[in-house]
Parts: sequence; structure tokens; C-alpha cells
Amino acid sequence: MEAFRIPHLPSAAYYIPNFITKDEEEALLAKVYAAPKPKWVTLSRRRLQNWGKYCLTVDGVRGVPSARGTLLEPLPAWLTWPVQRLVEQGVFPADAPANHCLVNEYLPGQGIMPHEDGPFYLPCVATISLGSHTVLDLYPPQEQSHRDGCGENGCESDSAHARLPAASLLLERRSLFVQCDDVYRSYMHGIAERAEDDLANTDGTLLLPPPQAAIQERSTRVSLTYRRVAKAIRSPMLFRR
Ligand SMILES: O=C(O)CCC(=O)C(=O)O
Ligand SMILES: [Fe+2]
Repeated sequence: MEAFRIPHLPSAAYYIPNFITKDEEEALLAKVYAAPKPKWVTLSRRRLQNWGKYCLTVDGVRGVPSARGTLLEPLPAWLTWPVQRLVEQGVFPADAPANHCLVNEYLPGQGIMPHEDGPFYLPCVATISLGSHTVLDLYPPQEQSHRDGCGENGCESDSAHARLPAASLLLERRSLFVQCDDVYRSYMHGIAERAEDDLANTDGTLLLPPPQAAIQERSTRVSLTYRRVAKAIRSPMLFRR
């Protein structure tokens, strides 16, 4: 992985262009869009699918995260081969592979507020981009008191937008982006709500290689974000009284 390390950032962020082939991208997108309608959670700025884990409410039914714990269910087969490739690539160890995947869909003009993914997961997230590039902004650490609401993707911050990103990274379609350890724990990441990106005019450092044209129009992007749930309970039976 060292060969793919992004310079000028703390330990550690990595970028691998063309991590998957065009055929693999097409097959993954077909599966994402073949998922049953109720699998989609529609938020104001994007839609998402949650695979591999679910949480219990105090009543013991599926629902939002709670102190009762996180339960794991196996990832479907179509989301499993990338898990294996991430192990082969050295992103996750073979004895602790990714066991959870959030699938995000962004239409042009949509994004995600600056946030951190939080202690729910081991400090490493691997993102495969499908269908479109995007530009991901990384924001340097800030005071605890500025952290706002917490939800499915971690803790968000409105105030981070007011600051300049430490880096803006071009994530091409079919690429892999990995953030671990210090970057995972202390930086926030977000995607500005834009329909196009002016790659000649970013606030922070832009990841090379530069594309042919400075203005890149976004199309619909689907991201597969693989993580490992830190502490999971494997059997719902534990919750029966
Ligand atoms: O779509 C992306 O690349 C970022 C998604 C993200 O930050 C998340 O799911 O927590
Ligand atoms: Fe995130």
C-alpha cells in the first residue's frame, strides 16, 4: 500500500486508480440498483443502503443505533469479492476483513456534510467510486465542542464548511480511496454539493493525476464504503428475554 500513499497527509490515506475494471463497475452498479426498494434510506442530500449490520432499538427490533449493540449479518455475495480484493491489497488483514458496507448514491449537486465516521468502526474505511468521479474534501481536526449531530455515517459538523479543507482529493470512478488511523480519527471528510468540479480551482491540495479538462461534470455516483464494525454481537438470540 505504501506505493499508493497520499503525500502531505498524516498517517494514512491511500489512492488507487482503476482498482476495479469497467465490467466489475457495471456489475456492481447493476446489483446496487437491483436491491429491493425498501433497502434504500432516502436522506435530504443522498440515498444509502446499509449492508452487513443492523442495530436494535430498546424494543429489540431493527432500527436506529442504540446502546443495545450492533448485530452482524453476512454481506451479500455481490459485495463480498471486493472484501477479498481489499485483503489481497493489504487494506484489511485477512483475519479481520471488512464486514460492513454502506452504499451511498449522489445525484449531481448532492454531497455529504463534513463528518467523521466515528468509533463504531475500526479506524479504516475503504471507498470504491462507481459511475462518476467526485471531489472529497478533508478538514483538519477541530475542537470537540464544534461537533454536531451523529447519525448513520458518523458525526456531522456544519461549522467545518466554514473552514478551508486541508486537501481536496479527486476520486475517479473505479478508484479506491482508503483513510485510516490519524486521518480517520482526527480529520473530517465531506463532499460539496456541486454539479461540476473546477479542478483548476480547489481550496486545498488536489490529488494527481490531473484530468484532461479542468471542469468535470458530475454524473450519478455510487460509493461503496467498506469498514469493519469494532464491536459486534453475532446473534440476535442474545437479545431475547
Ligand atoms: O461517498 C463517499 O465517498 C463518502 C461517503 C462517506 O463519507 C460515508 O459513507 O461515511
Ligand atoms: Fe464518511
